[in-house]
Amino acid sequence: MRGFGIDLGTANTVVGIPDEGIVLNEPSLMMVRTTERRRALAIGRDASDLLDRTPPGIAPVRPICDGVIVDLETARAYVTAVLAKVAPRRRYGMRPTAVLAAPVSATPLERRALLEVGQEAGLRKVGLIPGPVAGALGCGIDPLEPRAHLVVDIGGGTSEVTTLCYGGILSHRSCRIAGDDLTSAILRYLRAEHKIVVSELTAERAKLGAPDTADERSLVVEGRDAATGRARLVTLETEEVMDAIRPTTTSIVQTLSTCLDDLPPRAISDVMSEGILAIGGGSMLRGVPQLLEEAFGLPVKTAERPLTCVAEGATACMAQRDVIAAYAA
Ligand SMILES: Nc1ncnc2c1ncn2[C@@H]1O[C@H](COP(=O)(O)OP(=O)(O)OP(=O)(O)O)[C@@H](O)[C@H]1O
Repeated sequence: MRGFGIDLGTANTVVGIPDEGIVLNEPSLMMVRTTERRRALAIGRDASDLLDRTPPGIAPVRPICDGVIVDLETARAYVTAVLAKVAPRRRYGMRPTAVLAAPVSATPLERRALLEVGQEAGLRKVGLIPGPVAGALGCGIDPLEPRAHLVVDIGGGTSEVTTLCYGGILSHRSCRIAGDDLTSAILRYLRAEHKIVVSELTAERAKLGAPDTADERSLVVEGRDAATGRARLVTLETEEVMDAIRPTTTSIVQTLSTCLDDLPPRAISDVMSEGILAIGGGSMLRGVPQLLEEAFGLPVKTAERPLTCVAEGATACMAQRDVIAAYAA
């Protein structure tokens, strides 16, 4: 089948192809010349390798903000470059189709922007599916069955909780605080407590390193002394990282847990027996599943592949048009 399942995320872009699986999973980042912002010089990992190393006249652009497109021209250039990277024309024909995941909270205008950008980037037909529905499908859940499933998605720019059942959405909450805000919290902490200025990549590495350091208990980060500007190393305890991000994770989880207020009793009993499905990169952070369990009072299962299950589900939808028809806005 000629087509793609695409998760255009704030932090990562993931693309799947039926029968081939995930063919691209890279940062949603593009390098452009400041004089010609409509053409991508580099995207994804190639662009990320250039971060904090760009010569004058070249700048990084994040084409997706809080899960949605903010500038049509930049996004069109980005999606065109993504498709060129994954889809040599001789293999997928001139105009392949695609299913794109969109946040449940996207407005009609934001959804239309996604459709337009996809079509202008060369896709023949574009279908949209709510991200949590795609994520559930990617984890083997049938979103059409008459049984409620609660999905929490903590991404880079947005956190969402959605209860889906029988082709519809029973309840939903979202907030524009997510994984990237946790990285910012670490940046602020290092500056305030250790008087050191580090790059976003370094703060992100400290965040990602936290789960693996149960044995080591500390990690070393490099940066610039806030007062002298000289290069300096700081030893950061894992617990410090957790303390720095705790207020943000707590606020995300508390906002999401209010979603239970809207659920009818039978849906609650479905969710109690099944547990919550946690997806998105933020769900992999140490302590987050426990925080979710405490706030919701329900068991939590983290997806096997939290970063790619949405694109996997969007790809699976290519062969399940009834799911797209049921969840189309
Ligand atoms: N192992 C990990 N532990 C903790 N956080 C992680 C891990 N891997 C990725 N992340 C974080 O998850 C976030 C990205 O998650 P994801 O790819 O699901 O988001 P996205 O789909 O791009 O964003 P959004 O859904 O908001 O548009 C980033 O903030 C990243 O730092």
